[in-house]
Amino acid sequence: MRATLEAAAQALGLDLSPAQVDQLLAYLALLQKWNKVYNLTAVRNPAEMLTHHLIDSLSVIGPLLRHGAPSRLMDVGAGGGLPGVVIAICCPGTDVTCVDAVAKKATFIQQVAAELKLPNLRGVHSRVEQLQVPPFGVITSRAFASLADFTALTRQHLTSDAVWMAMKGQHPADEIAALPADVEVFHVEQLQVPGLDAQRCIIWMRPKA
Ligand SMILES: C[S@@+](CC[C@H](N)C(=O)[O-])C[C@H]1O[C@@H](n2cnc3c(N)ncnc32)[C@H](O)[C@@H]1O
Repeated sequence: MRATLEAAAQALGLDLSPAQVDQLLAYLALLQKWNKVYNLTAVRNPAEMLTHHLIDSLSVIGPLLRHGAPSRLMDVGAGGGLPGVVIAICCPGTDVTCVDAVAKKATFIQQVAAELKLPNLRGVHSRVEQLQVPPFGVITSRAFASLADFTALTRQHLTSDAVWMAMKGQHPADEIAALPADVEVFHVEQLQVPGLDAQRCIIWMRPKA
């Protein structure tokens, strides 16, 4: 597991410290341990969890750092913490709020924050559209909703210069076409996820002035 993760981080151009690799592996172990109780993910095979969840989420760190990691980031519909927990581990200067409508998932994130000693991570139980919190510089999602629903539900939580970052599989041309006129797609990045033979991309969006 460790060798695969380190090789993937290197292939993604990430300079992770041994402590960060430890935290990522400890997170994976917690995900496996609590999955049966909290029903966090349908993926049960440990090797698949590593590639399909952990390394898949790791692939957004480079793009996020190149954009400029914000001081506050929200991961909406975070579930078991993908990609929010991975971002909190890899970007210690960013406060990550993982929001989920299911209480046990938010509780799990709080547990991860405590066990991994991540002061920059928190789990919040709420429907995102009902949440009342200070705004965020970046809002991320993975397997959450269509681009139109994602942006509509979270727009109120953006700072004035903030952006949305949606993780998608193949290029979602139909979803982009269905976006309202006041949302601009300003960048689409194709991702190569080590160990995953599938299309992945990031859709960067911002409100149109
Ligand atoms: C398919 S899961 C994806 C979880 C995680 N991002 C991942 O990639 O494994 C979608 C999550 O969105 C949450 N969700 C759905 N609607 C929501 C809403 N309005 N506000 C907050 N969370 C919501 C669900 O509870 C669920 O955990």
